[in-house]
Amino acid sequence: MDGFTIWLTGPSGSGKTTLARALKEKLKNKGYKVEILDGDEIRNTLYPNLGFSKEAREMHNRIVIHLAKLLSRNGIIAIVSLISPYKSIREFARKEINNFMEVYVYAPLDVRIKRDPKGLYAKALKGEISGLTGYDGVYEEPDNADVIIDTSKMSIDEEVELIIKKAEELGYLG
Ligand SMILES: Nc1ncnc2c1ncn2[C@@H]1O[C@H](COP(=O)(O)OS(=O)(=O)O)[C@@H](OP(=O)(O)O)[C@H]1O
Ligand SMILES: Nc1ncnc2c1ncn2[C@@H]1O[C@H](COP(=O)(O)OP(=O)(O)O)[C@@H](O)[C@H]1O
Repeated sequence: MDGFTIWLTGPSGSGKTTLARALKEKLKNKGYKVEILDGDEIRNTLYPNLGFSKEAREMHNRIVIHLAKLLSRNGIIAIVSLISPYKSIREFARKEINNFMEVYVYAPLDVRIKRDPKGLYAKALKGEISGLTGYDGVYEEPDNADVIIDTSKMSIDEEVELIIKKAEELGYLG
């Protein structure tokens, strides 16, 4: 089987990491080889002091695109969990990676602030950090995502099913 890339984009706290893990579990149980490429994890492993300027994010996102391309052309399903706030970079990912689907992982700001899994919104609200994506940092919403998921309205199981159904429709899963 050819591999493919499931590109999860969305602001902090929208549910990318949670969804990536649930998708991995489901696909592995179906017998597929799966890797998660998580933005936060790659940053912490390779370049913990990179920061969040536009240039830094673009460079980092290009590295993830390259990794996803290598994995998916070798029969592996790459699940990318990456804020990837810029449309141009996500369009570049679609061009670079043969079998590609973009999933917009959305949740309204008030829900993200309530969830605040890493305490970043609390810090942003207190003015301790700035440039938090989706708060006072840029997030360019996708306008041609293959799937849009509102994680404040759906269960994790429903989200996983929707993505798998779309992957089947696109011919990536048998
Ligand atoms: N200013 C600012 N903006 C956005 N995110 C911030 C920031 N500072 C720290 N963090 C933490 O870094 C994680 C984002 O990493 P990514 O590699 O996914 O982001 S990006 O694609 O380079 O924009 C992100 O992870 P998630 O919360 O899982 O999205 C945050 O935990
Ligand atoms: N339907 C859902 N889908 C995804 N996450 C959800 C959902 N409902 C509640 N959550 C919670 O929202 C939070 C999302 O955090 P996380 O997955 O780390 O987001 P991100 O990786 O986008 O920053 C988690 O605490 C998760 O348990």
